[in-house]
Amino acid sequence: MSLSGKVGLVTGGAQGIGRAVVESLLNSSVKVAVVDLNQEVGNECQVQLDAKYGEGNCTFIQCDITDGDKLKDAFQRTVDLYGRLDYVVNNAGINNENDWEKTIQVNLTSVIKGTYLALDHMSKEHGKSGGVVINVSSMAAFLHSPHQPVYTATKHGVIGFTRAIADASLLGDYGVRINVLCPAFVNTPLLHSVENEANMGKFVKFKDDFKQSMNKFGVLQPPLIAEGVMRLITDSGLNGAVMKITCSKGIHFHTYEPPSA
Ligand SMILES: NC(=O)C1=CN([C@@H]2O[C@H](COP(=O)(O)OP(=O)(O)OC[C@H]3O[C@@H](n4cnc5c(N)ncnc54)[C@H](O)[C@@H]3O)[C@@H](O)[C@H]2O)C=CC1
Ligand SMILES: CCCCCC(=O)/C=C/C=C\C/C=C\C/C=C\CCCC(=O)O
Repeated sequence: MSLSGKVGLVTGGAQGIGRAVVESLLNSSVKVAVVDLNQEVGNECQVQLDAKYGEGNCTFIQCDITDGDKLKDAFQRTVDLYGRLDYVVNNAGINNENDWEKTIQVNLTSVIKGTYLALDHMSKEHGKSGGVVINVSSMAAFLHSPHQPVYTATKHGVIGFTRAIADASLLGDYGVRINVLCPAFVNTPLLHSVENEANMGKFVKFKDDFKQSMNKFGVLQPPLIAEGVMRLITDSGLNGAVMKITCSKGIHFHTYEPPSA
């Protein structure tokens, strides 16, 4: 399936999982907007990607996604620059149990806003040609840790929101498939912040529990997560899917029992 001519937007795309997703999209000839808070890492990312994929194929947009107006502008700039929008990956996330309200804003509220903005630009309801949204949750939504209670709550929230809005998209004939991705531990700067007391607050004392879990379940590399994202983009049968990626089972899907009366 050729993705050439399509346009993607990835939040938190300057490093870690987001950066791997951006590179997979560029490898598939998708033009990409890299939306990220970090100016320095974003500038570096732009230089490296221009050198590797050629100028004009991606653009770094500095943006704090918790600022609704700025996020809206980032979407508009992408469409103004590339003429359309087909894929949105709401990936940016933090783990700050000290400033837990910020964690909710970044990990959940901004994912909801990013999904609604994606629908504004892609839904058939608005005369657009459809697309795919991928919201990044975590295996933390299935295997909770005492080390990160609010982070865990946000990742549960992302799954619930995504499944419900995916049903709305199907029933409303929006032409947009909306799926959620739940990686286990991934080797990124975020994972290395596990011992950072400024972020983890009083829960830092439970870091050994977290580290034991990492040793038990292993640590994935970002390119495998990007492979999962590309599958969610290209498999036209997937809507409301909850993709899990773990060391033991690789890329697989969560199944829910149908509710009984
Ligand atoms: N690394 C891991 O073990 C796992 C990560 N995840 C999730 O994957 C996603 C990506 O995480 P990583 O790549 O590991 O993190 P990371 O910290 O390596 O990269 C996150 C990127 O998001 C950006 N960002 C943070 N706050 C932002 C804001 N307010 N506005 C715009 N950009 C912002 C950062 O500048 C950074 O470039 C997150 O949602 C995370 O919760 C899920 C499961 C496991
Ligand atoms: C500083 C904290 C960074 C948090 C990043 C994150 O999202 C961490 C996830 C935490 C837990 C992952 C949960 C479970 C581990 C993975 C797999 C269990 C399933 C068993 C298997 O199939 O291997």
